Amino acid sequence: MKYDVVIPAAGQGKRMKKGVNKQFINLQDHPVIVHTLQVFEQDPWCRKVIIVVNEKEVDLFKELIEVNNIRKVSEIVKGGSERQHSVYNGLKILTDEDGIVLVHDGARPFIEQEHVHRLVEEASESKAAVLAVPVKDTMKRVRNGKVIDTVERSSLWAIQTPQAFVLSLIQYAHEKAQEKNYLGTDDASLVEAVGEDVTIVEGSYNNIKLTTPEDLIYAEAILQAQKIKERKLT
Ligand SMILES: Nc1ccn([C@@H]2O[C@H](COP(=O)(O)OP(=O)(O)OP(=O)(O)O)[C@@H](O)[C@H]2O)c(=O)n1
Ligand SMILES: C[C@](O)(CO)[C@H](O)COP(=O)(O)O
Repeated sequence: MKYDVVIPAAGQGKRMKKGVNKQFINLQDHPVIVHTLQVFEQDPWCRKVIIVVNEKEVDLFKELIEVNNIRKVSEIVKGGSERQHSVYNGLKILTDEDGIVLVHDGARPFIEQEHVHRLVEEASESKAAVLAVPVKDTMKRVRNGKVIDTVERSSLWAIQTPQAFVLSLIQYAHEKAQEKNYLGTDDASLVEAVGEDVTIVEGSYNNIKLTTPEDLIYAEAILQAQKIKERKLT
Protein backbone atom coordinates (compact mmCIF):
# COMPACT_ATOMS: atom_id res chain seq x y z
CA MET A 1 0.00 0.00 0.00
CA LYS A 2 1.08 3.58 -0.66
CA TYR A 3 0.21 7.02 0.68
CA ASP A 4 1.30 10.67 0.54
CA VAL A 5 1.46 12.81 3.67
CA VAL A 6 0.84 16.51 4.34
CA ILE A 7 2.68 17.77 7.43
CA PRO A 8 1.50 21.12 8.82
CA ALA A 9 4.48 22.78 10.56
CA ALA A 10 3.60 26.47 10.15
CA GLY A 11 2.41 27.20 13.69
CA GLN A 12 4.03 29.58 16.15
CA GLY A 13 4.10 27.36 19.23
CA LYS A 14 2.60 30.08 21.44
CA ARG A 15 1.54 27.64 24.18
CA MET A 16 5.07 26.20 24.33
CA LYS A 17 6.31 29.61 25.51
CA LYS A 18 9.80 29.25 24.03
CA GLY A 19 9.47 32.15 21.61
CA VAL A 20 10.21 29.91 18.62
CA ASN A 21 8.20 27.54 16.46
CA LYS A 22 8.32 24.30 18.49
CA GLN A 23 9.31 22.34 15.35
CA PHE A 24 12.88 23.62 15.94
CA ILE A 25 13.19 22.56 19.60
CA ASN A 26 15.84 19.86 20.01
CA LEU A 27 14.91 16.48 21.46
CA GLN A 28 18.06 14.40 22.00
CA ASP A 29 20.06 16.46 19.47
CA HIS A 30 17.47 16.56 16.68
CA PRO A 31 14.73 19.13 16.09
CA VAL A 32 11.15 17.91 16.62
CA ILE A 33 10.34 18.17 12.89
CA VAL A 34 13.33 15.97 11.98
CA HIS A 35 12.06 13.21 14.29
CA THR A 36 8.65 13.46 12.59
CA LEU A 37 10.05 13.49 9.05
CA GLN A 38 12.27 10.50 9.76
CA VAL A 39 9.25 8.31 10.54
CA PHE A 40 7.91 8.86 7.02
CA GLU A 41 11.37 8.77 5.42
CA GLN A 42 11.81 5.25 6.77
CA ASP A 43 8.32 4.00 5.88
CA PRO A 44 8.33 2.09 2.54
CA TRP A 45 4.59 2.82 2.15
CA CYS A 46 5.20 6.60 2.10
CA ARG A 47 5.63 7.98 -1.43
CA LYS A 48 6.12 11.67 -0.72
CA VAL A 49 5.90 14.32 1.96
CA ILE A 50 4.43 17.81 1.54
CA ILE A 51 5.58 20.03 4.38
CA VAL A 52 3.69 23.26 5.11
CA VAL A 53 5.77 25.99 6.72
CA ASN A 54 5.75 29.65 7.63
CA GLU A 55 7.05 31.76 4.72
CA LYS A 56 9.79 33.26 6.92
CA GLU A 57 11.07 29.80 7.93
CA VAL A 58 11.38 28.19 4.47
CA ASP A 59 15.20 28.43 4.47
CA LEU A 60 15.47 26.95 7.99
CA PHE A 61 13.34 23.96 6.99
CA LYS A 62 15.26 23.52 3.70
CA GLU A 63 18.53 23.40 5.62
CA LEU A 64 17.22 20.83 8.13
CA ILE A 65 15.91 18.64 5.31
CA GLU A 66 19.27 18.77 3.51
CA VAL A 67 21.50 18.29 6.55
CA ASN A 68 19.45 15.31 7.74
CA ASN A 69 19.31 13.75 4.28
CA ILE A 70 15.51 13.68 4.11
CA ARG A 71 14.68 12.73 0.51
CA LYS A 72 10.92 12.25 0.49
CA VAL A 73 9.96 15.92 0.91
CA SER A 74 8.73 16.79 -2.58
CA GLU A 75 7.28 20.26 -1.88
CA ILE A 76 7.59 22.96 0.77
CA VAL A 77 4.29 24.88 0.80
CA LYS A 78 3.42 28.20 2.45
CA GLY A 79 1.22 27.95 5.56
CA GLY A 80 -1.94 29.87 6.48
CA SER A 81 -3.17 31.74 9.56
CA GLU A 82 -4.85 28.63 11.07
CA ARG A 83 -3.84 24.96 11.01
CA GLN A 84 -6.81 24.18 8.75
CA HIS A 85 -5.66 26.73 6.15
CA SER A 86 -2.13 25.33 6.24
CA VAL A 87 -3.41 21.79 5.65
CA TYR A 88 -5.63 22.96 2.78
CA ASN A 89 -2.66 24.64 1.08
CA GLY A 90 -0.79 21.33 1.24
CA LEU A 91 -3.73 19.23 0.01
CA LYS A 92 -4.34 21.52 -2.97
CA ILE A 93 -1.15 20.52 -4.73
CA LEU A 94 -1.87 16.76 -4.66
CA THR A 95 -3.52 15.18 -7.72
CA ASP A 96 -3.96 11.40 -7.16
CA GLU A 97 -7.73 11.69 -6.44
CA ASP A 98 -8.27 8.05 -5.48
CA GLY A 99 -5.04 7.79 -3.50
CA ILE A 100 -4.71 7.88 0.29
CA VAL A 101 -3.37 11.04 1.89
CA LEU A 102 -2.38 11.39 5.52
CA VAL A 103 -2.43 14.64 7.46
CA HIS A 104 0.03 14.57 10.35
CA ASP A 105 1.07 17.34 12.77
CA GLY A 106 4.77 18.17 12.61
CA ALA A 107 4.49 18.48 16.40
CA ARG A 108 3.69 14.75 16.90
CA PRO A 109 7.13 13.14 16.54
CA PHE A 110 6.33 9.79 18.21
CA ILE A 111 4.00 8.27 15.64
CA GLU A 112 4.87 4.61 15.00
CA GLN A 113 4.92 2.89 11.61
CA GLU A 114 2.72 0.05 12.84
CA HIS A 115 -0.10 2.51 13.66
CA VAL A 116 0.36 4.39 10.37
CA HIS A 117 -0.06 1.13 8.46
CA ARG A 118 -3.20 0.11 10.38
CA LEU A 119 -4.64 3.56 9.68
CA VAL A 120 -3.86 3.43 5.94
CA GLU A 121 -5.40 -0.04 5.65
CA GLU A 122 -8.57 1.20 7.36
CA ALA A 123 -8.83 4.36 5.20
CA SER A 124 -8.41 2.26 2.04
CA GLU A 125 -11.60 0.42 3.09
CA SER A 126 -13.67 3.17 4.67
CA LYS A 127 -12.31 6.39 3.00
CA ALA A 128 -11.64 8.28 6.28
CA ALA A 129 -9.90 7.09 9.46
CA VAL A 130 -8.20 8.68 12.45
CA LEU A 131 -5.89 7.47 15.19
CA ALA A 132 -7.26 7.92 18.69
CA VAL A 133 -7.03 6.65 22.28
CA PRO A 134 -9.78 6.24 24.87
CA VAL A 135 -10.00 9.18 27.28
CA LYS A 136 -8.61 8.26 30.72
CA ASP A 137 -9.80 11.09 32.97
CA THR A 138 -13.33 11.85 34.06
CA MET A 139 -14.69 14.55 31.75
CA LYS A 140 -16.96 17.35 32.96
CA ARG A 141 -18.62 20.20 31.10
CA VAL A 142 -17.89 23.47 32.90
CA ARG A 143 -19.26 27.01 32.60
CA ASN A 144 -17.99 30.01 34.61
CA GLY A 145 -16.03 27.70 36.91
CA LYS A 146 -19.06 25.53 37.79
CA VAL A 147 -19.66 21.96 36.66
CA ILE A 148 -22.72 21.64 34.42
CA ASP A 149 -22.55 17.87 34.01
CA THR A 150 -20.29 14.81 33.94
CA VAL A 151 -19.92 13.46 30.43
CA GLU A 152 -20.37 9.72 29.83
CA ARG A 153 -16.74 8.65 29.32
CA SER A 154 -17.11 5.30 27.59
CA SER A 155 -17.87 6.96 24.24
CA LEU A 156 -15.08 9.59 24.43
CA TRP A 157 -11.81 9.24 22.51
CA ALA A 158 -8.88 11.67 22.28
CA ILE A 159 -8.25 12.21 18.59
CA GLN A 160 -4.71 12.32 17.22
CA THR A 161 -2.96 12.55 13.89
CA PRO A 162 -2.22 11.05 11.42
CA GLN A 163 -5.68 11.18 9.93
CA ALA A 164 -6.05 9.33 6.62
CA PHE A 165 -8.45 10.04 3.76
CA VAL A 166 -9.11 9.35 0.11
CA LEU A 167 -7.70 12.54 -1.44
CA SER A 168 -10.86 13.60 -3.35
CA LEU A 169 -12.94 13.36 -0.13
CA ILE A 170 -10.65 15.46 2.07
CA GLN A 171 -10.12 18.05 -0.69
CA TYR A 172 -13.93 18.33 -1.08
CA ALA A 173 -14.41 18.60 2.70
CA HIS A 174 -11.84 21.43 2.91
CA GLU A 175 -13.45 23.26 -0.06
CA LYS A 176 -16.87 23.08 1.62
CA ALA A 177 -15.45 24.24 4.97
CA GLN A 178 -13.86 27.22 3.24
CA GLU A 179 -17.15 28.09 1.46
CA LYS A 180 -19.09 27.91 4.74
CA ASN A 181 -16.40 29.59 6.85
CA TYR A 182 -16.27 26.51 9.07
CA LEU A 183 -13.15 26.14 11.19
CA GLY A 184 -12.54 22.75 12.79
CA THR A 185 -9.77 21.71 15.17
CA ASP A 186 -8.95 18.67 13.03
CA ASP A 187 -9.45 17.52 9.41
CA ALA A 188 -11.82 14.65 10.21
CA SER A 189 -14.36 17.17 11.57
CA LEU A 190 -14.59 18.67 8.07
CA VAL A 191 -15.36 15.21 6.66
CA GLU A 192 -18.00 14.73 9.37
CA ALA A 193 -19.48 18.12 8.39
CA VAL A 194 -20.10 16.90 4.81
CA GLY A 195 -21.95 13.86 6.17
CA GLU A 196 -19.29 11.15 5.69
CA ASP A 197 -18.31 8.53 8.27
CA VAL A 198 -14.93 8.60 9.99
CA THR A 199 -13.55 5.36 11.48
CA ILE A 200 -11.48 5.22 14.68
CA VAL A 201 -8.23 3.22 14.75
CA GLU A 202 -6.80 2.76 18.25
CA GLY A 203 -3.31 4.25 18.53
CA SER A 204 -0.85 4.86 21.37
CA TYR A 205 -0.86 7.23 24.35
CA ASN A 206 2.77 8.02 23.43
CA ASN A 207 1.69 9.77 20.22
CA ILE A 208 1.49 13.10 22.05
CA LYS A 209 1.31 16.51 20.44
CA LEU A 210 3.99 18.78 21.86
CA THR A 211 1.88 21.70 23.00
CA THR A 212 2.92 23.02 26.44
CA PRO A 213 6.37 23.04 28.17
CA GLU A 214 5.74 19.95 30.33
CA ASP A 215 5.19 17.89 27.15
CA LEU A 216 8.97 18.23 26.54
CA ILE A 217 9.76 16.31 29.75
CA TYR A 218 7.46 13.47 28.67
CA ALA A 219 8.95 13.63 25.15
CA GLU A 220 12.51 13.06 26.43
CA ALA A 221 11.26 10.09 28.48
CA ILE A 222 9.53 8.55 25.44
CA LEU A 223 12.71 8.92 23.36
CA GLN A 224 14.80 7.35 26.11
CA ALA A 225 12.38 4.39 26.31
CA GLN A 226 12.50 4.00 22.49
CA LYS A 227 16.33 3.91 22.58
CA ILE A 228 16.34 1.22 25.26
CA LYS A 229 13.82 -0.84 23.24
CA GLU A 230 15.97 -0.52 20.06
CA ARG A 231 19.11 -1.56 21.97
CA LYS A 232 17.33 -4.68 23.26
CA LEU A 233 16.25 -5.60 19.71
CA THR A 234 19.78 -5.35 18.23
N1 LIG B 1 -1.35 28.22 11.20
C1 LIG B 1 -0.91 27.03 11.56
C2 LIG B 1 -1.06 26.56 12.89
C3 LIG B 1 -0.56 25.30 13.22
N2 LIG B 1 0.08 24.56 12.28
C4 LIG B 1 0.65 23.24 12.64
O1 LIG B 1 -0.36 22.38 13.13
C5 LIG B 1 0.16 21.48 14.10
C6 LIG B 1 -0.70 21.45 15.36
O2 LIG B 1 -0.89 22.77 15.82
P1 LIG B 1 -0.56 23.34 17.27
O3 LIG B 1 -0.12 22.31 18.20
O4 LIG B 1 -1.68 24.24 17.66
O5 LIG B 1 0.77 24.20 16.92
P2 LIG B 1 1.02 25.74 17.05
O6 LIG B 1 -0.03 26.49 16.28
O7 LIG B 1 2.44 25.92 16.67
O8 LIG B 1 0.85 25.98 18.62
P3 LIG B 1 0.10 27.18 19.37
O9 LIG B 1 -1.37 27.01 19.05
O10 LIG B 1 0.42 26.94 20.80
O11 LIG B 1 0.66 28.48 18.85
C7 LIG B 1 1.59 21.94 14.40
O12 LIG B 1 2.48 21.02 13.77
C8 LIG B 1 1.65 23.32 13.80
O13 LIG B 1 2.94 23.70 13.30
C9 LIG B 1 0.21 25.03 10.98
O14 LIG B 1 0.79 24.35 10.12
N3 LIG B 1 -0.30 26.27 10.64
C1 LIG C 1 -5.36 17.86 14.86
C2 LIG C 1 -5.15 17.61 16.32
O1 LIG C 1 -3.78 17.31 16.59
C3 LIG C 1 -5.97 16.40 16.76
O2 LIG C 1 -5.84 16.21 18.11
C4 LIG C 1 -5.52 18.80 17.17
O3 LIG C 1 -6.91 19.01 17.10
C5 LIG C 1 -4.77 20.06 16.80
O4 LIG C 1 -5.24 21.06 17.66
P1 LIG C 1 -4.54 22.45 17.91
O5 LIG C 1 -5.58 23.29 18.53
O6 LIG C 1 -4.09 22.94 16.57
O7 LIG C 1 -3.43 22.17 18.87
